[in-house]
Amino acid sequence: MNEEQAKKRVNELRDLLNKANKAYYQDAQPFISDKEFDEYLAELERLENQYDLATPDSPTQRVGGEPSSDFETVSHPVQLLSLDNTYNEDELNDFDRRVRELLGHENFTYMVELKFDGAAIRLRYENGDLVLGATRGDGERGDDITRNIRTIRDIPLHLENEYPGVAEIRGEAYIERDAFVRLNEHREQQGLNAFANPRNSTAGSLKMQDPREVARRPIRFFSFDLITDNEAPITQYEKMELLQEYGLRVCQHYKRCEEIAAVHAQIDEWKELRHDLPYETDGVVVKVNEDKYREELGSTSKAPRWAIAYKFEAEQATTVVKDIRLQVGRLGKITPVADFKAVELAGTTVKHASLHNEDEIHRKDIRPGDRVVVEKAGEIIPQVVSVINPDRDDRSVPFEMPTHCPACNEELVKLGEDVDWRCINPECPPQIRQRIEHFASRDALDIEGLGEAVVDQLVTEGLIKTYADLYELKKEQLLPLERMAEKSAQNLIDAINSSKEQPLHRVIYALGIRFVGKTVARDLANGFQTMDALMDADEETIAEIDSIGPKIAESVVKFFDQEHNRQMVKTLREHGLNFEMEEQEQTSQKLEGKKLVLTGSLPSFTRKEATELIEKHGGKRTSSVSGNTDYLLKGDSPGSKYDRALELGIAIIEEKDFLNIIGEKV
Ligand SMILES: NC(=O)c1ccc[n+]([C@@H]2O[C@H](COP(=O)([O-])OP(=O)(O)OC[C@H]3O[C@@H](n4cnc5c(N)ncnc54)[C@H](O)[C@@H]3O)[C@@H](O)[C@H]2O)c1
Ligand SMILES: [Zn+2]
Repeated sequence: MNEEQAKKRVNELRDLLNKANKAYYQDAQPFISDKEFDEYLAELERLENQYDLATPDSPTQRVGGEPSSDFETVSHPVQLLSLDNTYNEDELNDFDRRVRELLGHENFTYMVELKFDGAAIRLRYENGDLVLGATRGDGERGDDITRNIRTIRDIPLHLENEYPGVAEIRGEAYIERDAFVRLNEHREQQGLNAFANPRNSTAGSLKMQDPREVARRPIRFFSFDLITDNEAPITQYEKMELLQEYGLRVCQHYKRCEEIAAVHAQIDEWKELRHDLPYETDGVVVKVNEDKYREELGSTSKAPRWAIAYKFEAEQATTVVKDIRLQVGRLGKITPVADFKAVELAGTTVKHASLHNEDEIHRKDIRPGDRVVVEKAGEIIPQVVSVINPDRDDRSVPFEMPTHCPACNEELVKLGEDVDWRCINPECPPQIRQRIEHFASRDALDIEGLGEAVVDQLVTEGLIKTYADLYELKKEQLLPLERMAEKSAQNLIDAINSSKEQPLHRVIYALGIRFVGKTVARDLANGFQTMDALMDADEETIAEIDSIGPKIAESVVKFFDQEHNRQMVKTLREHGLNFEMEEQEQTSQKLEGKKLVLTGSLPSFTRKEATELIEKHGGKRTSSVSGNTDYLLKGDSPGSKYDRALELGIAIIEEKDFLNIIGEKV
């Protein structure tokens, strides 16, 4: 590359990166993946250095983002910087070497913290009172979002203990994965657009104009930096302790490391463990621990020289949309799905993603043939983030929603304010199949051997039309089916028969009533005690049950109003399914309010059975060990959760202790 070409490329890259910054920070609508962004940025930096082309306004020199016009702008007395980052271990060693060379000794230590994937926030406390909450913006000026910040429960309005006169605190606002999924479900039920990922939902929530709305969003906050008018130089470690003393929430997963080898070990551990955390992390941050050495090392215009972010494999990728097809749900909801050229995304191969609904496709203007950014929202669900280069000329035509069901050709309808199209034909084959699959699923009647393939054959062969027909099946009818031998046929018949023993709440759940999930089904069973009482209840009575709103009540009544549903329920009764609450469903209070974490395999229970036992006695099973954990239930070959529990002094129990506590036998 000659100088001329380098200049051209530098301009191209700057233009692209500036656009990407705007899309990412202002519009929360990135059009390239983080990894690609970081690669382009690294390329730009290389060229600028090699050809001496750096300018102060280059994206390599500036913190991305800008204050918005919707809020008052505040200046930050001490800049909020970005972090240099790397995806690679050698570069981490380079960082370590640089620090040692610049300081000229090795008397420093490192702090390793998780890198939370949310929004950077600055807080200011004067005489212990919260006086300001602001976004990072361009690092020098951000948005004053104090009113919104005050609604976040992890952020105290007053500091505790012996706080300094002025305290500047930095941290990350974020939304937990579960809460994110619920938030999106809630939005979808209300017909609003789903957020692409927890980070976007946090950034979006913080910029809402009505603080009451913000208060309803499950925003959490971790503090990780403290600047005070107190001169004494301290360490990051001490800062974390002080923050907690002042009443701020600090993530407990921080670790002091004497040398870079220990940092690598931490990284290896978090690469795996982070998936068990309730929130998203995109890496770890490695910081020189001591303030006095930080001062010596200083910063560039963009990032401190005393810290680096080690980023984990990006959870985004790009691929090409091959086709957009319609999927018919169990309740007739039509979901457009994009089929991709297979792409690796955070450890799995992704071939398709839900596009949610017609509006969503038009908003993102996704068309077959487009190259798109995909990512995993909440590390679970693949999603199309956006189309790359939407202005190119050779695109296919915009997506047009078909008017008829792809499976049964019934005309699609929209109910009320619903954003989704539906097929309301009760005989629509995919709906029939899915209702039966749902009926037999693990959390419903748990009929082993009745998976997708078998149900498909049973329906195609005309052996069953509804789940109630299952109980009429004879072994002889099963034998001709594919991969069905004498033994498997008998097993299936036995499994269908023993499903009659399942408790009432599972039967209610199995019916497949809209909005009636596992928890609601349990509440309905507890509230009404019998199927008959539930069937005869009106909306008002149903809505009297705590936790059940008018929407669910309406849906239950509607279900039992329909003749074909009543008929099915009648058949189920004739076959002897449980229509009354059983004694043993009553829960004990022995684990009331207790949080248990499981590790390793238990001698007599599967994880699912153990979870059910815990819940039956009023406890809750959580996935990761924290200060709030009451018991760690330890089985054979326990994982790292065991070490963590030891470290935190959590009570560790084995299966026999557990059974003692709840007063049950194997
Ligand atoms: N896809 C795109 O188009 C696009 C565009 C712009 C930026 N980006 C992504 O964003 C990155 C740059 O964003 P950035 O400047 O906000 O940097 P960053 O998010 O990579 O790192 C800096 C931020 O990390 C946060 N952080 C989280 N945990 C922390 C901890 N324990 N200690 C200290 N800080 C912690 C801080 O809020 C800080 O502002 C890029 O590297 C890129 O991956 C992507
Ligand atoms: Zn249909």
